[in-house]
Amino acid sequence: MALDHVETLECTVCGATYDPDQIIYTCPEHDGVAGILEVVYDYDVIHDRFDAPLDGDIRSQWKYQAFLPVDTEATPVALNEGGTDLLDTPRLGAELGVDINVKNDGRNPTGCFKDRATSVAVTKARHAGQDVVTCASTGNAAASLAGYAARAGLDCRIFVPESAPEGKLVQPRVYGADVLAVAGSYDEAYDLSMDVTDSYGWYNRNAAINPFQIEGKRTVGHELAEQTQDSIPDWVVFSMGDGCTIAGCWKGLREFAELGYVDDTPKMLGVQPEGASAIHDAFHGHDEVDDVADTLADAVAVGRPRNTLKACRALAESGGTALTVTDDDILAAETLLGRAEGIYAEPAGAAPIAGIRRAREQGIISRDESVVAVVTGIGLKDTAGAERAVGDVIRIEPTLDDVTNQYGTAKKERRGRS
Ligand SMILES: Cc1ncc(COP(=O)(O)O)c(C=O)c1O
Ligand SMILES: N[C@@H](CCOP(=O)(O)O)C(=O)O
Repeated sequence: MALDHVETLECTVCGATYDPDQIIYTCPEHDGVAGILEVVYDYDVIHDRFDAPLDGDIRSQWKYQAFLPVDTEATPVALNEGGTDLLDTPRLGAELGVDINVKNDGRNPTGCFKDRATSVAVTKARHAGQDVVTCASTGNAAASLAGYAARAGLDCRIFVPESAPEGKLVQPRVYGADVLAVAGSYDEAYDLSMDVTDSYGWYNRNAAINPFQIEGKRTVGHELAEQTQDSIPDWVVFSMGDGCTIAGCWKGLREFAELGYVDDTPKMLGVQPEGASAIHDAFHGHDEVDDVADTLADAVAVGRPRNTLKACRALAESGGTALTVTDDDILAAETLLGRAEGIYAEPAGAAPIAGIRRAREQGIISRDESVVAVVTGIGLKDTAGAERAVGDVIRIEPTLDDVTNQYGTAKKERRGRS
């Protein structure tokens, strides 16, 4: 087995390096958050090994296995993650006043972008001979880990705030995981999962500390570069919680440009709810930071993001920026995406659309620029949230009269085709 394309794991703070062929989370020279490790590759090896045509035919993220930090001969633990559509969305564009495409990552196997990372995590865990995998989650990472653990035959024990949407608490149980519903926030569940990892040694998927997670997430950048190579968009837009996702995408986009596979890179726009805006605040140099998250976009309800450094670097290096939106903006974006294009996103998945509207209003994105919004999660896990935006069903008796009351008298002659 070969891991010869991975040079080292490098501390993002002090530059200390570590053997990539071991289970290590953050740099022990630092205290948790700050010492996140970065996977450093030997791109000569990767370039020689990567022989897939960049022809837009992307069946799954494992098209880019040469770029992933797994043994080259490893059989991935996979459910067909990645390879998601980049959709033309003209009605949405007309509404927002900009040329927009949507990368629909809610189509991943468990309904969320997280599967890109989890597939790599569980592949690593299985190769390391781990029997138990764990993570803290607002719900999506939990469901994702549970699904891939089931696929690999591993035990899965996950920590989720008890306030998570019902669908996110049910889905991992269907996959056979133990769901430990924590009486506290995601941030508290996260701290607990870290204590548990220290005590029990269970393999921790948390992207905040597991250096390999961002590597799976970066395949969305590879895919976007491949799907837009003739016309790289001006902007790529993500919602941000811990910040790993936008940082991963940027890493993928940047390395494809550096390898000469594409000519340019887009600017990254990171969107956060007003009630959970720590990365936005750090990026804009705000001193006062509220570390208690309060937003209906539960997947990004993060008070103390763990990947602020990498996310801010992605924003800065790409020439992009961060902005905030209200919960009402997010709900409006969720229904807009649904009714304009038939895409049902959860609030965190719809937040980029709200962000694009705001960016247009503020002149950050101009009418002649092109934008890709990445919808990171499907809406079906949180119907209660969406219900706030769509109102009630139209209740009727099973009679034609009630339909007539609603739509007026039927005009029979208009039914047939001439
Ligand atoms: C649907 C969805 N969108 C966006 C995010 C934000 O990703 P990150 O925390 O890596 O910034 C998450 C989870 O974190 C999520 O579940
Ligand atoms: N909101 C996320 C948080 C954890 O995900 P990660 O990929 O950053 O570890 C969730 O879905 O749980």
